[in-house]
Amino acid sequence: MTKFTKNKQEKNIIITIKRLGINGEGIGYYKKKIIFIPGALPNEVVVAKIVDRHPHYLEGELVRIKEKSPDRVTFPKGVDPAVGGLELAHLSYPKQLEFKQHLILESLRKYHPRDYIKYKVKKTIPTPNAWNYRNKAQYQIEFNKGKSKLGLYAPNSRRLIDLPDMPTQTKETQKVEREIKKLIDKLHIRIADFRRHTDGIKTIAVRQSNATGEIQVTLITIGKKIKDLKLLASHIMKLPNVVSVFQNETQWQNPQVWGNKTIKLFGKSHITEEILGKKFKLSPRAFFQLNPEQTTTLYSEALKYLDLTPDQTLIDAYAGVGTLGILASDQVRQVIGIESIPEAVIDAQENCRLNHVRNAEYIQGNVEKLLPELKNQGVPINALIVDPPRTGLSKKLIKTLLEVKPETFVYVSCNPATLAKDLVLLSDAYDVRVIQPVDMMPQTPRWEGVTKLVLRKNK
Ligand SMILES: C[S@@+](CC[C@H](N)C(=O)[O-])C[C@H]1O[C@@H](n2cnc3c(N)ncnc32)[C@H](O)[C@@H]1O
Repeated sequence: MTKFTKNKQEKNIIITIKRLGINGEGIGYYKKKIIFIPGALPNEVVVAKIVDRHPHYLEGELVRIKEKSPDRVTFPKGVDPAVGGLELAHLSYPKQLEFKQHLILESLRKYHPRDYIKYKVKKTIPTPNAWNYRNKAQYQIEFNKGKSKLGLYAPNSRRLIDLPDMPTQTKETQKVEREIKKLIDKLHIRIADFRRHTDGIKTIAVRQSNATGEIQVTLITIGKKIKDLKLLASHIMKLPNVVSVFQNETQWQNPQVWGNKTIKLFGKSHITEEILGKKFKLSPRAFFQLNPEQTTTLYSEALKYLDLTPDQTLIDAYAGVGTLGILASDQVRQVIGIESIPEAVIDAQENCRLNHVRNAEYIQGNVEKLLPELKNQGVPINALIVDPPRTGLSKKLIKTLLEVKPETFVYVSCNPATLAKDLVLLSDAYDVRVIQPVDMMPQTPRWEGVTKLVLRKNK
């Protein structure tokens, strides 16, 4: 590694920004090395300082803009720009949409699946609500130097940024978060301390249904027995629209935010969301898109490209609470959903009943294991929708898919890099007809898109 020289020139370097990186940072070059500068935009000339050096790249910090891009907009006032979730908030919205179309084009260029040049990559569909769209807040709480703080960590750090206002979050979820913080302070409820690894509340999750306004609160704790937790929960229940309070228990060793054990302290077991005329009950740990208004568009695109026929068996893989399968159920003979989280599977089964869907069943387990089992049982897998987490599909699963070869196949992805990588293998048997990016998370570089794959005739 090059030695870090602290001369003045290295502290104040002038960089011309060439493009945006996958995390929304400006990218330029300094002494032939790539430098990433968060907050800088393409075609800007900026003064930056080097904050970290790596063998193949440098990390820079924006000091001042010398020549400003016409696409720059004012960053929301009163918010620390270091907070995660606002990485593109200084870029005009039309340019954010272009960036998201370029993200997938760049990933395809990098991994070059077969015939990728011919893929139809459509323009990103904008969201109707570019601000205050997130209906779930998941804030960390910390007690340090005699004061509690509630907010989000700066990316890749343990620095918690206190967030009285987060402009992408709905007003009501933020208000409930702040009210809970006040109650924790007032009742002297123990807050977990990552420095000493002590027990207490670590995270507060607040999710609101867009359809009914109901709010579900989950207190994620390190350890089970937290003094006066029930008292706190009883006070939270009095906040407007709160219909339930849960405790989710985890340990410091768990790298995930949520642990496996969730218990209800007060109120309803579920909140109910509504998408395209169907109702979905959600338990606290079940996944649901965070921008409900735009979810309708995402799912409509997925269903459109599925192009189902009444004789088909549709596999809804990575099913969550059964959204896509239930929405598609009246177009096919049968739906089989696969989901790993047991509570989400129970929700999906309940959602079938709630929507009078009788031709769908949801099974619990990993897609990698259950799909080959379904194949071996002779289940006709002729239509498939996959909606995996950011890690994409495993090689093992792709191998099974290439054996089963469902003729109708839609891939909903939240990561253009893993999508492009997976298409390298899938394009062995499939043509990629359309990739449709859908903006679910404005102001962030987070990507979502629907891909239609068509089995090649000779395969
Ligand atoms: C991106 S979410 C999609 C959920 C659902 N399709 C929706 O639109 O709401 C991915 C889901 O896959 C589940 N999951 C993750 N890994 C899995 C695996 N290996 N097998 C089955 N489900 C998995 C997660 O619990 C989560 O519910």
